[in-house]
Amino acid sequence: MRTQIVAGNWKMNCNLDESLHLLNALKLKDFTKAEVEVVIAPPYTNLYAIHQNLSDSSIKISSQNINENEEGAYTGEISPDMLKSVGVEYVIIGHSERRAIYNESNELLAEKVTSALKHGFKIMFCIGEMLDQRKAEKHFDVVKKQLEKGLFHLSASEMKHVVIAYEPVWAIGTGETASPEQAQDIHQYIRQVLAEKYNQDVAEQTSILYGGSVKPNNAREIFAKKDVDGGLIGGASLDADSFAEIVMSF
Ligand SMILES: O=C[C@H](O)COP(=O)(O)O
Repeated sequence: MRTQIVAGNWKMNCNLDESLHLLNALKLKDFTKAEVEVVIAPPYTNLYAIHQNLSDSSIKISSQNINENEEGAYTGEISPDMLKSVGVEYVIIGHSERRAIYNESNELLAEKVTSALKHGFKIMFCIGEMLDQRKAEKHFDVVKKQLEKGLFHLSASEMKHVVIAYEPVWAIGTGETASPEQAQDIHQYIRQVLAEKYNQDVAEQTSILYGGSVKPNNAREIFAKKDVDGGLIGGASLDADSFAEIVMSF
């Protein structure tokens, strides 16, 4: 059985006080019924305090990015070891905002994946097409290429540490969501590509999350699809009630 995951990507939102306030509100929620792994990805500056304040909560912590190097003269960057030292368990790699705004290439992302694995992180690897690519019906090719270039240097056993997040760029922060059928189609395709590259076990065991304007009013329908194993939530993860409602949509 695949792990079902709902992850909240706080992006560049929430200062320290706001982060702790949001965490405290989340800690009051009872996620135990949902049988879902709940992950939050606060900004770097708040990771340590969040970890210190998790107490006995089952919520797991992710970073939103990672640097591929060990240490040294990389001004402004955060190393894998630094993330480990503040209790980070997951790392998000290849978010479309990193790809588009910071020009992170498939090749760089592949290096980040290798480095993250070496340091024992679980990886949420993001893929997804732009609107023009979807209109040109190239979305299947686009995600396949992103997988091949960014992830498929891993062995089948290394894939156990990877979660894939499919996020159509045209649905991120736009209020426009892929229909549950569109999400199912491409998730099924991603699983097929995993089976072709690795084997049926890897395909069946890899969790594939959907991201892009998931809200309390559409989560249930999307999560009900066979190949959708959870969500990577942006805007709605900044409100504890909305995020909890999404988690409980399973
Ligand atoms: O990482 C999360 C995704 O970018 C989705 O963001 P959103 O829920 O605000 O559309």
